Amino acid sequence: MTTSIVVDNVSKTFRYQYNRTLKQVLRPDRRKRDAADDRPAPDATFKALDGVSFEVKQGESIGLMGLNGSGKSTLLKLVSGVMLPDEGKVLTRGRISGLIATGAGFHNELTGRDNIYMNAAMLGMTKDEIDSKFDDIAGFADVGRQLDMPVGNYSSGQFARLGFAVAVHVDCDIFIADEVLAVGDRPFKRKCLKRMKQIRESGITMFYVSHSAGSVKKMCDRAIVLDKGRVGFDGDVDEAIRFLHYDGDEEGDDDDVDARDEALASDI
Ligand SMILES: Nc1ncnc2c1ncn2[C@@H]1O[C@H](COP(=O)(O)OP(=O)(O)OP(=O)(O)O)[C@@H](O)[C@H]1O
Repeated sequence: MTTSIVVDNVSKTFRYQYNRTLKQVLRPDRRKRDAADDRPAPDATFKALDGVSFEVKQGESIGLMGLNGSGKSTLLKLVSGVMLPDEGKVLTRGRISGLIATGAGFHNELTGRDNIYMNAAMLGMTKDEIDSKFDDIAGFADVGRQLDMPVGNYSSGQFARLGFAVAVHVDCDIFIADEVLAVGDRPFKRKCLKRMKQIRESGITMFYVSHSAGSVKKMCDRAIVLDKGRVGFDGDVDEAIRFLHYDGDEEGDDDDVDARDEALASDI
């Protein structure tokens, strides 16, 4: 089987960023006291990804999981090419589409209609291709009369609808989706999951970030769990969920969320 994605010993380092207070700037004698506080030095760095390696075959559907801040979005940015690794290499085969961050690449002062054209062109679609798919894209987004209003006035859900609608209409070899289910309402989530299932069944490689055990189970045949920037687990989805303790045996409150999650996933 053809290899679709190679991530080879990849690391990404970021700088801790915080603003000094006016007092700290104006009163150098406070430096000693600053040193005693537990914030890192202004020039300190940390590895958001640390020696991450894995390969994905064409047509595999990977669930990327991990606690908040474990490096999932950073890894997707590297795979999609919007960010470069500091060490190691990322190789991908074919055209990439998907949603990395809600509304990424949208221009607030342009209308939804104009942003569809612009975003689709950025993802590699020609003007003719966009013309022929425009009604399907607008129909999928289903933002009503807001389509001709500037997207700066959109709600976060409407933003996500527009971005996802464009992304799923691009012919691609790799589809990546980061938290697509986080902001949409339930009918839209169901529509997204259905569409992602079609994408998966058509042999496109899928890379899907989610905290939702139910949808990863439904959608993916393998899961990679990031743990503080390293690969903590790579393999069977059920085992990944157990590794993360997302199997509902921790807190009573989680049971409701898991049940809703399972119900949504079983709808598709
Ligand atoms: N541009 C940046 N500059 C500095 N730190 C960053 C930057 N981007 C991400 N980080 C940090 O890198 C770490 C990993 O972030 P990332 O967004 O990849 O996590 P995540 O696993 O996607 O988290 P979540 O589940 O909360 O979305 C976090 O500590 C985050 O604060």
